[in-house]
Amino acid sequence: MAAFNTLDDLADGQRVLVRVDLNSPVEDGVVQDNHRFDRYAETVRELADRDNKVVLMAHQGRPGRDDFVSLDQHAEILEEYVGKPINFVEDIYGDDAIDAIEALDAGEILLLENTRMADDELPEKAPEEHAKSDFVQTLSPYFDAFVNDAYSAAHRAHASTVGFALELPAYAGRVMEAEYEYNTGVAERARETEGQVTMVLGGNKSEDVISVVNNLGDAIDTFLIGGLPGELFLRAEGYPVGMDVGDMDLLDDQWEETKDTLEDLVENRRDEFELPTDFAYEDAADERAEIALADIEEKETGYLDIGHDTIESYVPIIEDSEAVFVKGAVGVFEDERFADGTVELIEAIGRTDCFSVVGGGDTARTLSMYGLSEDNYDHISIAGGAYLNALTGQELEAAEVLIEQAN
Ligand SMILES: Nc1ncnc2c1ncn2[C@@H]1O[C@H](COP(=O)(O)OP(=O)(O)O)[C@@H](O)[C@H]1O
Ligand SMILES: O=C(OP(=O)(O)O)[C@H](O)COP(=O)(O)O
Repeated sequence: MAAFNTLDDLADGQRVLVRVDLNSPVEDGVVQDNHRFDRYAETVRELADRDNKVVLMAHQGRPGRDDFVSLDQHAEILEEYVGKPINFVEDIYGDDAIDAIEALDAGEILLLENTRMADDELPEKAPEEHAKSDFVQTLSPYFDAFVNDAYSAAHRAHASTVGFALELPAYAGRVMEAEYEYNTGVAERARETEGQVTMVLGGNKSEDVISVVNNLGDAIDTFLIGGLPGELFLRAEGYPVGMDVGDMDLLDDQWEETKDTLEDLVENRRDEFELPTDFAYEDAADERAEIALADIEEKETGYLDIGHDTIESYVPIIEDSEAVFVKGAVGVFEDERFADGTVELIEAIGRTDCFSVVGGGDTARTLSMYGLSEDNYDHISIAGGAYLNALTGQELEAAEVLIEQAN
């Protein structure tokens, strides 16, 4: 029994405002297809088939990052999965958006522009505060109901994720319903597991990794760390890695935000995690090359994957585990040259009979990209940070608002 109202409780033939999460990797300005489009398409298709006028909200990237782009490409990709036309308007709650909303007929679908282009969207605020914003107050009167399906953004207390549920009858979409119920039980499962429990942590958001290391220390025996967090943990140990070189702009800011915590972790809890002992990078011939951590005197290039020595030290730990959880790729798996770490660790998990969950909006894409069968894993989550919050027992603000509104 879901803790919140679901689409089973929603009447047909209404005008429904729907929050989905289509946040995707963007390479040279091109939005990359990923697991999220086909998963969220299920809710969109169901609502349209039930004669609703469906208006979608979603975000892409963060202001100032290269992946902060319009949703016009997202509309084209989503259309392929929904199997119905997705109209797109380059506006969020201005006159153009309102005109497009009012023009919708039953069964039609409209995608609004990237919510993070609205000033009201991004500040983390209480639902009651977001509910008063121009964004929420302007759009709400045009709708009969609000559906939040964006489980993978449920850890963000933004206007489009927590504000509308206070102004409209609120329901969970099919992704929210499934992921919330499944992931909320995972942390308990980890604690109940008698044998070795391992977690693979990577990606490019170190605050997520630190959160799970801080909150799951009692449930996870060993953290296998890669990706950008792997470099930053090593920087905290004093190695000459974990800083931006060239036109990179991902590491130094994260280092400033997290260095105190990282230095404390490596000093006081070093035995709980394994760190890379070698890295892969792009050499002068644009090929994959590897370098041992011990041989790095000064970082001269970006490290884009863990090296094979690290893989060979991580795989036996996975093979000895009774449960393995993954969040975040340990390398830039979107580039085949730097996918070895992520693919070989996930393959090792699939070969064992351990209880396994692969989480991470981008990471989950590894399976489809490299032909790994989802049948070899107990759950594939399209959420990253939200999945971590569920694992660590931290609030998913957007889900909590749906629960409060249902009771
Ligand atoms: N060493 C690395 N350098 C740069 N980016 C990396 C590195 N390792 C992993 N990544 C990137 O991290 C991204 C996933 O990060 P994140 O969003 O935190 O994970 P998820 O979305 O799976 O939760 C991938 O797109 C991958 O390219
Ligand atoms: O991709 C997302 O988070 P994730 O990378 O942790 O899965 C969500 O869409 C939230 O995006 P944000 O981390 O830019 O707020």
